[in-house]
Amino acid sequence: MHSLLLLCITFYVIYKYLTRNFDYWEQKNVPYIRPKPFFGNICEVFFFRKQFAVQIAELYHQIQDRMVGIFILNQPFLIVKDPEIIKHVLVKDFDIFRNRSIYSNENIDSLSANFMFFAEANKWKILRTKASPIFTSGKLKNMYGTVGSIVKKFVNYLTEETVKTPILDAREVCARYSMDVVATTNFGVDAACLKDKNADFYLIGRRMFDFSYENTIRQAAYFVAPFFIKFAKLQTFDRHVYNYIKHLTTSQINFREENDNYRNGDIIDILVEFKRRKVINDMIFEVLRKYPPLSLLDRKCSTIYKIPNSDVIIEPGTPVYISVYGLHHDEKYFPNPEKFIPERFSKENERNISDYFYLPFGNGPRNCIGKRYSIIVLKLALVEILSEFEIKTCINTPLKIEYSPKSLTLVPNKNLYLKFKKSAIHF
Ligand code: HEM
Repeated sequence: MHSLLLLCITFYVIYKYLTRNFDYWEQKNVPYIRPKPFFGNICEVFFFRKQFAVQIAELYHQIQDRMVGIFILNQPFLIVKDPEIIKHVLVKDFDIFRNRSIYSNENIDSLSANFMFFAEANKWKILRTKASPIFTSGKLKNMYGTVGSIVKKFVNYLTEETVKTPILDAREVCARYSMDVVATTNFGVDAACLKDKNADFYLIGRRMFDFSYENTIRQAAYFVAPFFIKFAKLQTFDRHVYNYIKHLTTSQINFREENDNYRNGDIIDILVEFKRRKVINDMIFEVLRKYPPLSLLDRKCSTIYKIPNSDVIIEPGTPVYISVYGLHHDEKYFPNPEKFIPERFSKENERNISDYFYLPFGNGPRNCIGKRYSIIVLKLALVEILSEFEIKTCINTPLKIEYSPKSLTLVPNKNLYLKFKKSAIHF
């Protein structure tokens, strides 16, 4: 009898402890979604039933207001919805929101703490200043040659593969292409991901983004449960990935120091070609609208802050989310949001699109440093492939893309089979 009473009291104390913050948004007069004990508002994410950013987008749509209060475990998070507030968070009041809410600790994981994406404000400033010159127009132009030669290999690969079967998994072939580009332009090595099915670099990439339960829990904890990271001393990526990247980086630095004549070529003619085809631009922008790979932006407030044009005051340390997926699928900004309409981004329509609700690369001083580079890599590949192949859906193509609940970025949970046919006419 005594032990039952003790058990009940223990449960009650734990319950009280874990729900102690649940009146936080009510007290601040912020519209909020009632949380569930222990999980807050993201119960389905915990049971791997929903992708994290998609769940946040659903919470975004549940309340029609300028902001929504939610809870992750028992911690209050604020989703800001109004583009005017988003502008303040990302740009105007950047000094207050310089940090991401994602956890970063050099003692536990020096690799991720030194990644610009994760780095805390002081370290971030140094890293960003050092990296910015790499992405100037001139430097990017020098990369065209290198990327162009990988595109040629990509086309050859598709040609050889389509002789065997016309149906290919677009997700897999695109992953091989992008890994070859990353290996060559970032590390200066030919990783041969297109040539060799079992190339080391490809397998390591898969390991980083192939979501076992262990990987998912490790990476999700960086977002939502820093106490668990501290307690279990978890690193963002597993040890094998960490050692591989460290080795590749140091060996390449040594190689460059010994061979200072290493240079890239140029294929400006391809760029001239795609400039003429603005429609490819619009297609890329529309793909990034419907399927923004990083569908959630996060910032952490560093001081007492009054949300512009409201009476809401948030405290230092409050995590602030911007639901890119929610904004990109909001009827108010993109009518008929589930429909693929590249013309939304045409010259005549582009003035209707604001940088504060179309955010595939974020915005402000902490936006994506690789934005222009990624667009070049995408365009070069698309222009070449579309001029060589007709691509159609086939019986195995999923009608609707669903996302892996185990991935923090937006990743389809099924193979994307498409039918490739060599074009009779080349551009
Ligand atoms: C289509 C491809 C890509 C997309 C959609 C994308 C998207 C994003 C987004 C949404 C952010 C967060 C921005 C914010 O918080 O405001 C980000 C940050 C970042 N991205 Fe990308 N990215 C892409 C490719 C790349 C590539 C290829 C690189 C490297 C060359 C890169 C490097 C970074 C870095 C370093 C950050 C952190 C910037 C900082 O904290 O200052 N990204 N990216």
